[in-house]
Amino acid sequence: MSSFSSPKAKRPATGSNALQRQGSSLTQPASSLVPCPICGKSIAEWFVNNHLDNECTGMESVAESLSQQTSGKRKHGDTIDDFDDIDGSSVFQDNSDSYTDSSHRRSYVAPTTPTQFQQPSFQSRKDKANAAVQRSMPLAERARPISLDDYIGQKELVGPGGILRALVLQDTVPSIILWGPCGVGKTTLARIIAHSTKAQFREMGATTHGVADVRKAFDDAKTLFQMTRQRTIVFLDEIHRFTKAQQDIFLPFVEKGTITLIGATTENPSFRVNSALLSRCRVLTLDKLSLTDGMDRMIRRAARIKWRDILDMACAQMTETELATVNSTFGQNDQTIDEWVDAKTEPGAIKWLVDLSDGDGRSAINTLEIGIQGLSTIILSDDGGNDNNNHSQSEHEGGKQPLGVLEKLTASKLTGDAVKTAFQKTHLQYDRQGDEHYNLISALHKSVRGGDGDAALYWLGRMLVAGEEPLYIARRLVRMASEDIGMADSAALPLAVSTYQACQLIGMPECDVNLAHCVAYLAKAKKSVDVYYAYGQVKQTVSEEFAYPVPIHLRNAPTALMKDLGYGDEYKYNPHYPEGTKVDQEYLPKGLKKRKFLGEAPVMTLGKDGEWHMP
Ligand SMILES: Nc1ncnc2c1ncn2[C@@H]1O[C@H](COP(=O)(O)OP(=O)(O)OP(=O)(O)O)[C@@H](O)[C@H]1O
Repeated sequence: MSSFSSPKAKRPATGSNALQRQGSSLTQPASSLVPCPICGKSIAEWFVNNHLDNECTGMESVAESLSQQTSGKRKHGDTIDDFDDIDGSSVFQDNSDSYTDSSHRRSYVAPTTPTQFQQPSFQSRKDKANAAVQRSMPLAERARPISLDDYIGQKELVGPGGILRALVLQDTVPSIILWGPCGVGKTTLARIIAHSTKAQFREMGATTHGVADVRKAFDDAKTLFQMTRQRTIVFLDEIHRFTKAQQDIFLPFVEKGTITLIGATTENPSFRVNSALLSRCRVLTLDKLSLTDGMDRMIRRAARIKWRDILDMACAQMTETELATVNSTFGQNDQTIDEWVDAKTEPGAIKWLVDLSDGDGRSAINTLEIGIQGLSTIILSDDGGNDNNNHSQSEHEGGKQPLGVLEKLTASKLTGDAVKTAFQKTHLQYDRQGDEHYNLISALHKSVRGGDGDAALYWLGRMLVAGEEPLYIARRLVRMASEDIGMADSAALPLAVSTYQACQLIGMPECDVNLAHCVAYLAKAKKSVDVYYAYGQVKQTVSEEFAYPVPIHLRNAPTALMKDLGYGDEYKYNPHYPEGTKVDQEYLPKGLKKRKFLGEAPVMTLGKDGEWHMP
């Protein structure tokens, strides 16, 4: 049983608290300024911890802090984090409890988890500031596990007997490419490796670092290796964003073992990673997370951090009497707090978070954060919670008297409905280059082909609201008009072309209705893939069969010589014949005589064996 103590007392980050030692994701450039959460002065971000450590004294001015940064002076007691490289890719060796990543990210200090709730006035400015800094970090970052024990999923890689687990434990991780969808733990895994390795670890990303930065990191690694035989692990996020030619620069370093490369990508490496590099790395595939992987556990861990924040902040607003109630309720017992915190997130909320996140851990935690954030606004507001109709807020008798912060806190719970609302706010994130872009246009095309106008309009709306380029959609509609509707309704093509022009003419938002008009028309129109199929057959014939000469009677005869050679001689001009197009004449070359392309599109039939068969 632990006793409640002042937030001033920093507990060692061990055991269950290990989850709180997370890496920050702050990616501000070296010289960016942030307001001090205590005194409000503008301070270089890299210096804010130092500033807070000194109770907002010393290094008063921005200019001073920046000049100290650039002169690189170190004082006794400064941490490596305070002196990150100016180029934004600090090197760190992680052999301490506080975790630091690159790009001028601060070391993460465990959140205050008070074992005795106190009036704010008893907290030091530094503790308050630390708590504020931590709260400002995204919850997903704070909840990022730092050990394989808290890492969920990917059992065949990191579970007992998993190949990567063994390599991590032996500190012999080879160059690898981690391939998997967003938010399944690629970066997290790389950082766990960073924690366990004796090698130096550098974290870089293709969106924040150019090839020159990476090249410099590799050269540094080479020098370090030559001087100390210490290896460097370079984590390169979104490696697919470097072109294959740019990826060439990694080759000699990976080959000689100067660096161990850990690349992360959401794209199929066979297409997006240089094959020479690919052959020197092992590709490890990470799957979407699921309930059976323990997503509920991951969500609960994150929820605990967030609810404890709110408890902290609520305590800071409480009266002495309320605080006494809190302390007596929790009986100075961390386990009781955890139980209380866990009960604040209903099982229904967790179920929805798992379902809606579609296996993306970051998305689940972001939605959770927004959901709890919504409740905290009500709990911590001064209006007593009477001005809003939040379902989780208990109605105070008479509805007039303001609720106390403790009452509001007690009444609040994250419900499934609150999760759904939070999800609405986050789910329209859209990566124009990524999978979702192709998934949505594919869903639109398939809905049109299937004649489901409602679904087609829905997918159109999803794309437009997410900011999709209207001409991209219009181009696809022009294609659909011939591919799927074809000669069943030839008015579809001019409509689609006009829609494209309308989009060019008036742009968004006005052209949304033009697109909707065309989508609805195409969905409802009769369908024929005859032309599409026939032309596919033609392309195949042209590429696979002999390039037969044009029959003499079909040839053009613009010169006397050609006429003498008989070009066009036996050609029958159809309008001169009563049979018109039925006149007996061959139009295909001899080798393809009577070949049929049109009217041949097959329709599959369901056989007795339950399988679909081509006729
Ligand atoms: N396997 C996991 N175990 C525990 N937490 C996870 C896991 N995967 C993701 N998370 C949570 O989701 C957050 C995002 O994960 P992470 O950054 O590792 O994903 P990623 O695969 O690198 O995503 P992206 O491709 O978008 O960069 C983490 O900070 C962590 O809180």
